Amino acid sequence: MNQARRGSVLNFTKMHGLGNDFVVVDAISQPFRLSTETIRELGNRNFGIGFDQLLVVEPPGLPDVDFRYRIFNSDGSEVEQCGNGARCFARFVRDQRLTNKKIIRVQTAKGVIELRVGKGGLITVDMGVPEMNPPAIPFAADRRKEVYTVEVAGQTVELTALSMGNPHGVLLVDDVDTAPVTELGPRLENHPRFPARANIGFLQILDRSHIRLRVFERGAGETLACGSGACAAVVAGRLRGLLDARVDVELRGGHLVVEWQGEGSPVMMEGTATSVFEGQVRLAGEAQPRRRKSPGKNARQGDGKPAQNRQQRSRQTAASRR
Ligand SMILES: N[C@H](CCC[C@H](N)C(=O)O)C(=O)O
Repeated sequence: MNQARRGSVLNFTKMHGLGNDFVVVDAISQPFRLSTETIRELGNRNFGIGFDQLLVVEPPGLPDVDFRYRIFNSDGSEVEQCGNGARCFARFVRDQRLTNKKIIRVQTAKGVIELRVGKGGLITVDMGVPEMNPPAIPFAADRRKEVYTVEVAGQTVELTALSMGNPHGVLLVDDVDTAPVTELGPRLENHPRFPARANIGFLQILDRSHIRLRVFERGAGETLACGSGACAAVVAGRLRGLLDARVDVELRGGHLVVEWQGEGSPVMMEGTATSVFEGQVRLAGEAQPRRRKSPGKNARQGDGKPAQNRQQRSRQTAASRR
């Protein structure tokens, strides 16, 4: 990847999948290399642009693959999989005329996934085959079980652990609205039995083909939706014999349809992808003007330091920002 000169301007597109929001960067036609610290700054909803994840589009690194895409949580950690991000990725590369294909193969840190652009803005993602063997999740356990008991916050909880390319723990709850997401989410995200941390799903089963779900995401906190979390929840429900193959998943930001035929099969996820606005951000390190201009010209962070990044949003649609 080319090194973006400090103080240079980065073009980006703000997108979301059911309110799980992303900054998407084309690193094919512009130089891009950001430090973890700069990614964190850009992800900050007060001092930066704000996002749950940053998605970076790169040229393919493998034959018979169209693109490579890298995924960074707002805490700066790079991860293997992002379901909502994959749909936004497919919309982005077509909107930006980087491809006109309707079936797009993309390499992630997890492997290669296939995206299909359908009618009415619906995009289907083959999220790959879920992995339940503890070492591959990774999850500390002496053998594979459908339900593990985990000691956390002075209590014993039951969860299903699996990988969708990224690690997930899924708990059954009676009602997502009263689920202990803020109490248990961060503690389980960082639990020692998840050595790479984990995304924690709180699953309410309405019937065999309808569920409600909230997800406390690794490296981002609770999001309005988590695509890989929706897939993990359906797999967990199926492993427990509680769900049919095709499930409507109601998340706080909207609905996904997830289908899994069972062990050894890939999980298919279908949903929308929304583009909100395009913008430019001037990366840290630009020469700050010496004399004070009007406040808008030389925004200052709360600690009195010159703002690290100034952004000029070139166009904002009517969609309200979360
Ligand atoms: N927080 C996740 C990455 C983003 C996943 C989520 N946004 C999705 O739609 O799958 C992780 O650290 O594995």
